[in-house]
Amino acid sequence: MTTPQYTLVIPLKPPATAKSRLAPAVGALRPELALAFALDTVDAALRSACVAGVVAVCDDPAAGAELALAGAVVIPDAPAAGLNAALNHGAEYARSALGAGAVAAMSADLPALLPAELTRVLTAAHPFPRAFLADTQGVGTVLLAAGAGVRLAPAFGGESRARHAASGAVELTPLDAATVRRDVDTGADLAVALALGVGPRTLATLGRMQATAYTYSPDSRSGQVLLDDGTALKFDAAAFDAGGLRLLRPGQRVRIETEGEGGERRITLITLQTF
Ligand SMILES: Nc1nc2c(ncn2[C@@H]2O[C@H](COP(=O)(O)OP(=O)(O)OP(=O)(O)O)[C@@H](O)[C@H]2O)c(=O)[nH]1
Ligand SMILES: C=C(OP(=O)(O)O)C(=O)O
Repeated sequence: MTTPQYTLVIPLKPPATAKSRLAPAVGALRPELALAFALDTVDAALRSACVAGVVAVCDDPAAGAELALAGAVVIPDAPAAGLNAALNHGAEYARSALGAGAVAAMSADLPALLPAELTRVLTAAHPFPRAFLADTQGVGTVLLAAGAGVRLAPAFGGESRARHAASGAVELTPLDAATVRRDVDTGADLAVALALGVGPRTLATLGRMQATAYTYSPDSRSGQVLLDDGTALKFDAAAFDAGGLRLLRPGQRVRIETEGEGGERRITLITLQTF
């Protein structure tokens, strides 16, 4: 049996506006994390035996440059009419400009994605003209595939599992594909993705925001944290107040926001880590 070959279409809003539901858990690093998820998703996808290429639909120049470095063909978000229009545009481009046969739209927020699990899903999709995989919650969709010459007809957004089923696409289930189904919209989703194991870019981005409380003086509302590489970094009362905490105990895991680099790196906010 030959291995089916799909060209994936992956949509990404400009990171500055993406992943708004993650803001309470990750604060100012949300745009960087949204891009990290997409880069890890593209990297893992391109290592699946069933993926011939990835088309990323993204209007943001900086994000687009990084997605291209990761190996995606990046195209602008035409006609700028939302997610499904972007996916239609990506699928048409894949076929007209890249000569793609089978295409699949896939979420950009799968930081735990394993290539072998994606291979399993695309192999399962291949016998059907159109097929889809629901997200872990069973409400949305993480992947919609269409065979050569078949219109993708994406209906992503909100409760898209029901829409894709009603459109005649075959639902793929059950499958051993937890990392494909694990899209990350909230801090709770991120905790589950971390337990599955996330890609290197997501891990590095999270590493910039995580630390452990080391010392804290209630009198001055200041103290020190230990970064995960063992470096100690001080925080002052302004940073403590910015995080909205009442007290801090040594050993608690914290989320920090910083400015500057190296010896100049300074904590601007410290709060408890919630994912
Ligand atoms: N290119 C493109 N991608 C989009 C558009 N709308 C949404 N997306 C992407 O489609 C996926 C699902 O989008 P949403 O659930 O609406 O947004 P999100 O950024 O994941 O998260 P929230 O802001 O929390 O809703 C994400 O990868 C988005 O970046 C669009 O108009 N154009
Ligand atoms: C766009 C979708 O997902 P989410 O809003 O969960 O990112 C979807 O599942 O169709």
